[in-house]
Amino acid sequence: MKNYFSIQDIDSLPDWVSEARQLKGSPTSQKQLGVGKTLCLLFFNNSLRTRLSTQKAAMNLGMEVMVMNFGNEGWALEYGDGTVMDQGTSEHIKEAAQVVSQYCDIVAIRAFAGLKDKAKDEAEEVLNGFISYASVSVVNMESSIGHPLQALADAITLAEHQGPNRETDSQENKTDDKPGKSEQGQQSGARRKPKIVLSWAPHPKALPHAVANSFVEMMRRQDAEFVITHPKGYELNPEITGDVPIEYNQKKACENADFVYAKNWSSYSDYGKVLHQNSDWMMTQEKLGAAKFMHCLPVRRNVVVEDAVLDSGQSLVIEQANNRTYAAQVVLKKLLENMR
Ligand SMILES: NCCC[C@H](NC(=O)CCC(=O)O)C(=O)O
Ligand SMILES: NC(=O)OP(=O)(O)O
Repeated sequence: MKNYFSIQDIDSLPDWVSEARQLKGSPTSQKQLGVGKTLCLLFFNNSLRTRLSTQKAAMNLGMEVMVMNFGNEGWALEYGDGTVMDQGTSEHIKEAAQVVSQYCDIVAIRAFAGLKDKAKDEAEEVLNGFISYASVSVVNMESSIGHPLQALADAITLAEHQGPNRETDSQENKTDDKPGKSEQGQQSGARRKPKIVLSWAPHPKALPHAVANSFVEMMRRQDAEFVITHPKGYELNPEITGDVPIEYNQKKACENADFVYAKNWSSYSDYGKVLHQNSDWMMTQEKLGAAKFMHCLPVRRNVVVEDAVLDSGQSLVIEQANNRTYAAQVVLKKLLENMR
């Protein structure tokens, strides 16, 4: 693996999850691997978790880290080929990516969707620009269409809570320690597949599809009953959701769920638009039932999800954020091993 651009770069999700969990048990066991190597983090958008957890992961591996907020502090970059640069952009990605490559061994980049122009967002000009012109490995810290570090952390969290991907899945014949409250579907010793729901939630701003897209891509590689629920008009890119069932009734979708992952995204078909407020789609204790609650954070309290859920023992959001470190660490470890 040269770059970590999307969930498709993971060759074996169960292996990566298991490796991340080992690193979590002994975070500095590979401290020699990154000695003498530098990670450069470039942020075109805000961050709390990604910035700190990726630095922490690099430090656990013995790497040095440099961080730059490109959005406000870097030169405005040009991506077009052959552009006459007499307007607002000061530096071309061709120079910028080559220059950055001389200062580091891995460059990690956050560049959200603009949500104005679907074709431009889907071209992923920032990430793909760096991939084209950098001579070092590139890591996606949330691009227009994906957030694969988040989805890997979510896979780790699910595995820790008896979701799919737990290490015993392959030798499964157990009836004990099954997820959730329901025993439905429990047949002749086979463990019921966990039911996982990705639920759209309301939000005052138009938000990108990246988190939902990567979660869907990750879930399609899991042995689980996976359902997406959202109001009509919020269908994600059908090329990403494929044959995943969509249930437009949120309450029905959440029935007997083991995990409910809430997230807002703007419309994909009416690109980047907030269609309506849909405040009745907020996740509540009543809809959640006995399921565990997941969200990537940051989360708007009492808009996306009510306090009672976030403040209950059913919320996994703090653990998800913790697992960002080990998701990043397994990715950096694999890139470093590849350089040997
Ligand atoms: N990296 C995790 C989520 C980042 C972003 N959320 C946000 O921009 C929320 C901002 C706010 O609530 O004002 C998103 O949905 O892709
Ligand atoms: N979940 C996540 O990516 O958080 P930040 O946007 O704070 O990095």
